[in-house]
Amino acid sequence: MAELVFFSGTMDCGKSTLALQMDHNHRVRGRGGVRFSRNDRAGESRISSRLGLETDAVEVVDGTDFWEEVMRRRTQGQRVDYLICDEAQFYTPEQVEQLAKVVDEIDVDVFAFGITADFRTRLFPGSQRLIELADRVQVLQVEALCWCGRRATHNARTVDGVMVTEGAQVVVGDVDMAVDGPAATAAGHIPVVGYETLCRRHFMRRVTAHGANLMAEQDQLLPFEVDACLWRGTGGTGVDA
Ligand SMILES: Nc1ncnc2c1ncn2[C@@H]1O[C@H](COP(=O)(O)OP(=O)(O)O)[C@@H](O)[C@H]1O
Ligand SMILES: Cc1cn([C@H]2C[C@H](O)[C@@H](COP(=O)(O)O)O2)c(=O)[nH]c1=O
Repeated sequence: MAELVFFSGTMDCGKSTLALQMDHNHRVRGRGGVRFSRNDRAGESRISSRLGLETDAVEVVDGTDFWEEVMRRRTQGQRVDYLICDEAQFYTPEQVEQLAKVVDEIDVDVFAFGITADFRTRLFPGSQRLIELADRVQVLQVEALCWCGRRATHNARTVDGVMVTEGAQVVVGDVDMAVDGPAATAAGHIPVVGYETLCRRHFMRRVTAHGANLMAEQDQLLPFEVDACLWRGTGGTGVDA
């Protein structure tokens, strides 16, 4: 019996890698599938993994109707046993309902991959509908980590290296895009949007790796600065006035 499965996790936990692996495993056993994605970092009509694998896919747009996509292919004699749906957080709730219909009415397996929540910890509408409708929601085994070593559970957005909590829900981007603050002040500078996976504690406290490094540097400077102040306070003699 066909299934609608939502493979979920933070950014950078291996979802696209798994999507490509599952496609491969089903294909080599003679099953026919169609790969879909939306807004992949590598560009339109692509599924790309940070492990270096990349392949073509059908780009999902607002007007995509999954029921029609499958019906058209089957009418043309193409075998469709399963769908790979990457970046599924960007699909509309209606499209997720079409995916459920494809599973229930014509026995096509649907393997969807995506992050659940945005940089404000709010569910993406597509992910919310997947959680509501999926036969199974499977959290990926590989854990992305916070800079502190804990399991990362949240996706933080940074602009020029500074964590933000306001902005458009959808901004395509990558992890490891942190930029030091001073660049933001340069004339004509285009802000660099990046993402960083954090544990809840550090997400709530808004402490990114960059912020943690700065704090660590300040901690190291503090005794020196205190010493320097004391030294200045003595008129440079080192003896209290
Ligand atoms: N150089 C590397 N060597 C080994 N594994 C890597 C390397 N770069 C990335 N990865 C793995 O790839 C994962 C990201 O895979 P990807 O499919 O792009 O993630 P997602 O689609 O969830 O954002 C990382 O969690 C890490 O395990
Ligand atoms: C948190 C968050 C992420 N995005 C974008 C950034 C990336 O392009 C994708 C996630 O891709 P990945 O393969 O899981 O790394 O989503 C966004 O648009 N808005 C957000 O809040």
